[in-house]
Amino acid sequence: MDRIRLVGGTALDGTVRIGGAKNAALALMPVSLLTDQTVSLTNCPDLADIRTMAALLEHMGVGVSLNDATSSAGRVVDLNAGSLKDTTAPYDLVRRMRASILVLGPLVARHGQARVSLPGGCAIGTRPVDLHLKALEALGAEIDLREGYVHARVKGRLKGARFEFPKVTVGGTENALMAAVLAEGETLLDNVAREPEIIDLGRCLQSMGADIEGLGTPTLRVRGVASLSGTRHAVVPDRIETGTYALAAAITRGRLTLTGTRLELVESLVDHLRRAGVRVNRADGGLEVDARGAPVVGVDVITEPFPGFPTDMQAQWMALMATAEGASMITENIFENRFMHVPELMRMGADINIHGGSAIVRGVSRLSGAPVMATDLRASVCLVLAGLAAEGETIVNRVYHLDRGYECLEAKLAACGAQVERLSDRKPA
Ligand SMILES: CC(=O)N[C@H]1[C@@H](OP(=O)(O)OP(=O)(O)OC[C@H]2O[C@@H](n3ccc(=O)[nH]c3=O)[C@H](O)[C@@H]2O)O[C@H](CO)[C@@H](O)[C@@H]1O
Ligand SMILES: C=C(OP(=O)(O)O)C(=O)O
Repeated sequence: MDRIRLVGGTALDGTVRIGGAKNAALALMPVSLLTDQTVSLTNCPDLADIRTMAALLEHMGVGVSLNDATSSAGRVVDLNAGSLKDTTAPYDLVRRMRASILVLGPLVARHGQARVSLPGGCAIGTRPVDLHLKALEALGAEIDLREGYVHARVKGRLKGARFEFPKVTVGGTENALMAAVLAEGETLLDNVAREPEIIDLGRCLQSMGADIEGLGTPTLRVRGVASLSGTRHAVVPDRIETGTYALAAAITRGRLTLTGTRLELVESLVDHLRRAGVRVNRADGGLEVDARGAPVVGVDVITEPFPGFPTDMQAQWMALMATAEGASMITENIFENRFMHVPELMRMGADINIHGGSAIVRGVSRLSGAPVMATDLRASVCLVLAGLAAEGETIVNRVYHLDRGYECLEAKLAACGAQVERLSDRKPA
């Protein structure tokens, strides 16, 4: 298994190009199941999760072509579900990636049936999908759970309905929206997620002919249409990748220009960074993060649905706070088990105490390098950030987590001065 080796202590300086958002692309790829015409996604990131979604769709008979990122449109993925042969998402693919559940809504909306393996829990929490299923039931789908699978079916078309999510859910909103666009009549979805990835999904659906109002607000009004056309759509920039590199600049007390992204996508993080003493400004085609010469001070964080501070940035923020002046409290509100990085940060010399859903972090003057590993994507990248700032050598194990969400991580960091390399155990062919 590959590992990442870092020697910390270099202030990063340079430019990082931010890619398309993993979490947007994972919702946009299943959109192809809603039409028999081609859906082309530009600015698509080249990540393990994208290849897993491609494999899942191919298993169903969707034609998928992943084109290399040679054009100005970045990597382009063409998807065509004109000759679907299977409406099953098997356990072997779903267990590799929870976002596989996002095929459920489109399958039942256009094909009247779906059999999708239940994703189960994961390292960060139990992560039920009950609200995905309740929303689809409200639209008239008959749902049955058997042998670890969700069996969904509808006679004729789904029917527009009103559904209020008792809790904000990103995936639940995406599934309900993709189902509602082909339902008969009007659907009102209340208390929906407002993440940029939802807006991106909505815009893509609109470009295919869907009638959606309220994107970016807590209520979506959808008037169902009989069919949708193909489209060409650019995936929104990855706000979590943006935030992660912003924190790479901050934790090394360096300076990075982030291109291909937008400050609006990371406003809550930018607000926290500025309060911590880091300068963040708009730059041509992105933003500039400058922490040179500034003492970084402790700032509390509470994770919340967008536009609040993202749970997917919590671990990275903790790495920064571990090196800040003073104490800070980090409260995780979205997932019940998202502090798995804490013991590893402590092995690197961080001073952290957990009290229920909050962690008190007292900054230390210097972390020290160590062999570490994490059980999920953002926890892993938080250890990379810690390693960039630590004295001496850090080896981050289980790099496959990083490959789910960060394209060319070590190359992007190395180009800005980081001492980082991938150690591969694979023997050359
Ligand atoms: C592929 C993708 O886009 N993943 C993101 C998505 O995950 P995902 O869509 O799985 O996250 P949700 O927004 O659905 O989860 C939010 C909370 O709602 C709970 N819940 C969710 C659905 C449900 O049916 N019942 C229920 O109780 C979850 O357990 C969690 O506590 O949003 C999360 C929250 O911003 C991010 O951390 C993930 O990176
Ligand atoms: C939690 C994440 O992804 P997923 O929902 O696919 O597990 C993430 O991107 O941080």
